[in-house]
Amino acid sequence: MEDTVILYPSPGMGHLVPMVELGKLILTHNPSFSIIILITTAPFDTGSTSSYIKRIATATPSVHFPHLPTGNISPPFTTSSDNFIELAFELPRLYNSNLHHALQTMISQKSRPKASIIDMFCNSSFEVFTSLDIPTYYFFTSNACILSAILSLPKTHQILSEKNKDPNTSIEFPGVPPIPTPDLPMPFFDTEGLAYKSFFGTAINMAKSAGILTNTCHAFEPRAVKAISDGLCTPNLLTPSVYCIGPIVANSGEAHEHECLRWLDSQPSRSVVFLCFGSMGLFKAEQLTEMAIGLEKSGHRFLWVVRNPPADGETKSILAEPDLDVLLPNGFVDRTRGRGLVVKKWAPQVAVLSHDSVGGFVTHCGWNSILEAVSAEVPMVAWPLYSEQRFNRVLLVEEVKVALALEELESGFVSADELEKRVRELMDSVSGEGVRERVREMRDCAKAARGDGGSSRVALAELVESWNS
Ligand SMILES: O=c1ccn([C@@H]2O[C@H](COP(=O)(O)OP(=O)(O)O[C@H]3O[C@H](CO)[C@@H](O)[C@H](O)[C@H]3O)[C@@H](O)[C@H]2O)c(=O)[nH]1
Repeated sequence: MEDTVILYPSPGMGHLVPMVELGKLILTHNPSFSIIILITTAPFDTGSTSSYIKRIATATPSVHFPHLPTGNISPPFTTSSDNFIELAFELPRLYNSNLHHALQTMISQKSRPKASIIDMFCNSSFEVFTSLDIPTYYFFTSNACILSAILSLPKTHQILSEKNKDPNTSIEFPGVPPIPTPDLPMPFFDTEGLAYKSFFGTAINMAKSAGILTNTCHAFEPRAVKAISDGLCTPNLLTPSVYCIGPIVANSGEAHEHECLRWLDSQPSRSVVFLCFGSMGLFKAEQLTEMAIGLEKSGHRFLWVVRNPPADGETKSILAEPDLDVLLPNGFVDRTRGRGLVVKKWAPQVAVLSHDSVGGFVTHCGWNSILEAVSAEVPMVAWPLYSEQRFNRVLLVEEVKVALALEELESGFVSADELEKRVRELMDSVSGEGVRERVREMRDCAKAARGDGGSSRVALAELVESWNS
């Protein structure tokens, strides 16, 4: 009989990859475990997950990827970005009875699982796991500050409902810099909405869970971690155990042969600014034009990942090939040839950030992108787009101080002048020195946390050890 640990990720790349890496890390602490990663089929584009899964399954035989049967599941959603968070929370609910059946089969065939670790978006499965007496943990793939905000919802609900319509105020969460209301995650604006209610329910279950693993390290956000551990977020609930086990940084693609890496080889050290906006970041056509103008005027070398604009509010497949002649200003590619490279759809981001020629990163502030940049010692310009990214910008700029803020108009539009100014500021040897120095310090903290005797390594080792008995 094998000892198993069950992991239940949300299907998007930004959630799947860190969960898989977590499974691999658990194996380094106890190679006799078998890791089962439950895969669900999402009705939205999840990037190149199948080839990624195939690659990991071949390279790491102790990690298994059973697909939960879809049965008669038919999600009642379209894929517009507005209800994406609702969809992410609701999809696992549709799988609950199939999950229950699959777990019962596993339990009868093998020994009882040592633990299950579920993604925040899989909150609706919490009761399925606990009803079968499986110790259930959460893996929170973002930072401790936003975790503090979510855990605090039962406590802050009233204040949030009263203040979230006022754009000139801010909300206090334990251990977090004051968050201006416009920077709250979108669901926090509608306290009657399904997405908000899902976060609220998640906070309640997280407090009851066996613990919360977060992809951060203590040194990045000591105040938030302490506030959660001291029970300040959950005054009328149990205080959950928090395990900071990050930063977990993984390479999600087969990078080595990508043309952009060869191009980077020919650029001077730390001279290139990289622009890339996560697994779902899309811009309208007018914004792409403005970005091109700003980059050209900045005079700096750049590597820019460009995708098609969204079609009429729908999140169009990022796999569709963009036509650069139509999307970018006339002659842009020719005029910037040599000092700029546009990559269509997807670049091997981890490899790019780790390349010596890259000296700056314009990012949408997804947490994995931030950790990847910090680990590669690359300072950032923060251009948040969706999800909790505006909140992350406050953390990056005000608390950790590894990024410069980009000012957008109320509509979210960023002018060419603003992008030009921030790219110059970031890449300039004098004005960019503050964030560069700080990112160096944070890189060292991250390395120490994951190294021998480091806080993140010890936290995970102790947790895995506790499952051995
Ligand atoms: O061209 C690309 C674009 C993305 N990536 C990778 O895709 C991942 C993207 O992850 P992340 O930066 O976290 O962004 P999202 O995919 O948008 O992640 C979701 O999940 C994160 C973790 O919970 C949240 O912080 C984000 O706001 C949420 O949108 C990273 O590993 C990138 O390296 C590439 O390799 N190439």
